[in-house]
Amino acid sequence: MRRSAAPSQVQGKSFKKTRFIPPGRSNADVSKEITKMSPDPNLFQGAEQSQNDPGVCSSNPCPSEGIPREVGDGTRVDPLPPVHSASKEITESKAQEEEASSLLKYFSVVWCKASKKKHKKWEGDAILIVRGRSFTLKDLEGKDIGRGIGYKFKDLENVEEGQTLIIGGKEIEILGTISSDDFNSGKCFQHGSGSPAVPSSQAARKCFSNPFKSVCQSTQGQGNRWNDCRPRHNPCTPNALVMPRPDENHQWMFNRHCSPIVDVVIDPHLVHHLRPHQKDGIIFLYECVMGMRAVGKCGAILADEMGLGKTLQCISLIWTLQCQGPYGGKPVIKKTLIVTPGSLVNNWRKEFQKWLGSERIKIFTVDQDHKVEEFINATFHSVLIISYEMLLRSLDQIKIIPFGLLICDEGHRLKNSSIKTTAALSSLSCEKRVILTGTPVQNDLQEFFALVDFVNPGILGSLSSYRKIYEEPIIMSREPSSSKEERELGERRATELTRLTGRFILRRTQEVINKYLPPKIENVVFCRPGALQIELYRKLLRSQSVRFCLQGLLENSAHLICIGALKKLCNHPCLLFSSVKGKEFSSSCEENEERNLCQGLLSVFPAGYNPLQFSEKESGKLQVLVKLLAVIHELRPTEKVILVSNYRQTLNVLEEVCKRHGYACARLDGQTPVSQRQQIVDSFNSKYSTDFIFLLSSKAGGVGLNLIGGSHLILYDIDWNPATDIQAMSRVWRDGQKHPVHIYRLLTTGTIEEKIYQRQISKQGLSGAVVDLTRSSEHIQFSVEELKNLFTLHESSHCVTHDLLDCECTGEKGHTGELSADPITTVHSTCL
Ligand SMILES: Nc1ncnc2c1ncn2[C@@H]1O[C@H](COP(=O)(O)OP(=O)(O)OP(=O)(O)O)[C@@H](O)[C@H]1O
Ligand SMILES: [Mg+2]
Repeated sequence: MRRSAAPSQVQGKSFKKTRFIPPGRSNADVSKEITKMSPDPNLFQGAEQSQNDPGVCSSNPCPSEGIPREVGDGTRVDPLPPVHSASKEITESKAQEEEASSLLKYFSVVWCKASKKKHKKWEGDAILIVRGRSFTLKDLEGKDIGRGIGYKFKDLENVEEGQTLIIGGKEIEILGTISSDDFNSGKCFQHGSGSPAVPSSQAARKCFSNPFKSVCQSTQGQGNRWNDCRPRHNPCTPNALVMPRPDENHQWMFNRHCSPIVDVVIDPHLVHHLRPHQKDGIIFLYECVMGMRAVGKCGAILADEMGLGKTLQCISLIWTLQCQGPYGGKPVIKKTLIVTPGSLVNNWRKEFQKWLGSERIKIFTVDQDHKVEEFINATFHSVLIISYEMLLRSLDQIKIIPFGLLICDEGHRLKNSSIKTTAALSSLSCEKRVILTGTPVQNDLQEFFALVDFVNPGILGSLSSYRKIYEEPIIMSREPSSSKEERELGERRATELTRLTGRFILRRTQEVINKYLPPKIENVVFCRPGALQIELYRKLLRSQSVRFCLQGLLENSAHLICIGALKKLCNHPCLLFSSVKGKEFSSSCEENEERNLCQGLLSVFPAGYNPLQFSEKESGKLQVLVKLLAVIHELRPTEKVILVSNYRQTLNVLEEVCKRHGYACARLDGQTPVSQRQQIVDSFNSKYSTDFIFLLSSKAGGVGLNLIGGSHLILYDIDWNPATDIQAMSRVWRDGQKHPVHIYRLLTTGTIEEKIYQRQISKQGLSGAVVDLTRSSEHIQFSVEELKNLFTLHESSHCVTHDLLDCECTGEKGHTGELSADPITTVHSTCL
């Protein structure tokens, strides 16, 4: 496709006219000329010749001559110039051609529509890319707003700063040259918002436009005030944790009253407890929310792995900012809003109490009996802790409270900017925003944008510009078919994105606290399915639904229903029985599908089967679990067990097993009232607790909880997403744990559970920590090939995972159990 200049330019000659003065620009160079850039006719001729009639030079190669045309991106382009056949014009030396093709320049420009009006207004900033004989004009959102090819190399080569050109129907003024480095990294598209904490010319101008005394003057002229404003804690003691002082630029921006600079020192009472990584984390948070890391941006994402004490780091920050500040010692904030999942509201209160006692700071937690109005009326509370759900309900009241700091715990839920919670929180005027998450955030570039844009609105530009400048080149560079140029551009953009956001995102891994924690031993226990399970499994795989899935005949969620049924069966056949029975008379479409799937299954169950009186022998995993619990109970009578499942019905079965064996247990799942959750956790963690087992629904209560009362954690079923399981495991292996921690993951041999596990391992291996907690099987796409693999029962293998590992061990190393009657096929800890 070709682009050309305006109809008036078709003669291919530049003409001169008086340059107009753009608004706000100096008129010193009024006498400069406007150059009309015209495509090189020779080039069109060659091109058209080859398109239209090989060997014959067309005298009118362009059918649409004279009529402006719309091209790909909707840009209106002008008609092509008439081309005259002149063979001598076609001949351009090879050297010149090569020279032309190597030309690549970038310019920052302003543009407006070309017109002869005397007083024009520039319509916007843009980037002009000159490549060989062509140009592209992009707006600062990265969108193409003009393109043209076939220009004279000489014209394009000589483009320089200060020049005014007409190309592609637009009048542009070249403001400056952009280095290829700045273009490739995408820096040239940033509007100054993402620049480091050095005053941009704009920021500086703003500052100077409102003159006030310099920092030097302020300290000289206010000797007495300086003496009065002493740091709250002594910054000179050997262990003092002193926050960085604001630099001159920060002072220009924020110290308008020229108050003396005072050291901000973390309360020694807290410093005494802080781990080194937490001290670094507090400095990081302080710098971010004070706007010391990016001009005009006060947000941070603390993405430390689970259990690293993000809560304590935030408490230290809040306590510091509420009592101190760098300018005259004036506190930076008055009130803080903490939004957290319902199950953690009271955990936050406890943590405040643990680290600061109950006198220093007054905390208000919102629940059914304690409404936001109370917080508004009783002014002595300075911290409001509220669940995400309650926040939505009380948004109108929350909006009128002038919070100085907003903390969103488990904030990965804000990754979708269109959900209500994100919209509600974004509507708060508070600028200092912190997201806490143990789940990494880089896996999806759009979700990443939502989180970054929430804490530092606008730092990456608009979503559409972000897509053009970062997302599209990065994704394109990862396509196997990408060119070298695309790969390089994608890498540069990715590096720039990391650099831009790295200033306010911090992630440390659990390695930093390993040395403070007792050892952790992880076991994957492969359990052979029971006879009834195998028979039902075979029947399910032969069902019409599974067959149709494999032939690609069923759409939507059909395969998920099959997967769900297989997973239930792995946990216990009675779960499958109950769900088939429950759906016998249902008329919903999905349940119809499930009924089709389960047709004929009931006949496999023994006559008069009662799911409430299930037998432990019917499930391989349950048999293993019962043995495991008995051993722990007998050998480690003082130690306790967390038993985790993703399903409430499975927890019901497990609770029944506990009853049968006389094990006292506590339970927390999605239906546990939020107000009771912390109490249940506290009572289990207490050394006086008589509970042996804590039944936990990983989806409902996994995040953020401290369950250090238990030191054995059994994952009864497996989730597609390794992060869900890692979240659950992190509940016990964290600060405060006294015993070595044992993790047991139960898997049914040869079944879908092994396949999910294999997928988990490869997913972790592939993307390291880049996983997403909330992504469930509903979002997983399966090819027919993958489904075939999922819907296969490997009856002859003792452990498919072990087979796949090509492990040379004979089964003795790290394995226990016999293959015959024992339900445990293999216990791996060393092979994996
Ligand atoms: N420096 C410390 N010394 C002793 N205990 C600590 C320290 N820091 C944190 N803890 C304790 O470690 C436990 C885990 O901390 P916290 O709940 O803040 O972790 P987290 O980083 O928020 O993890 P998650 O992502 O799972 O929510 C808490 O019981 C907390 O009191
Ligand atoms: Mg937490």
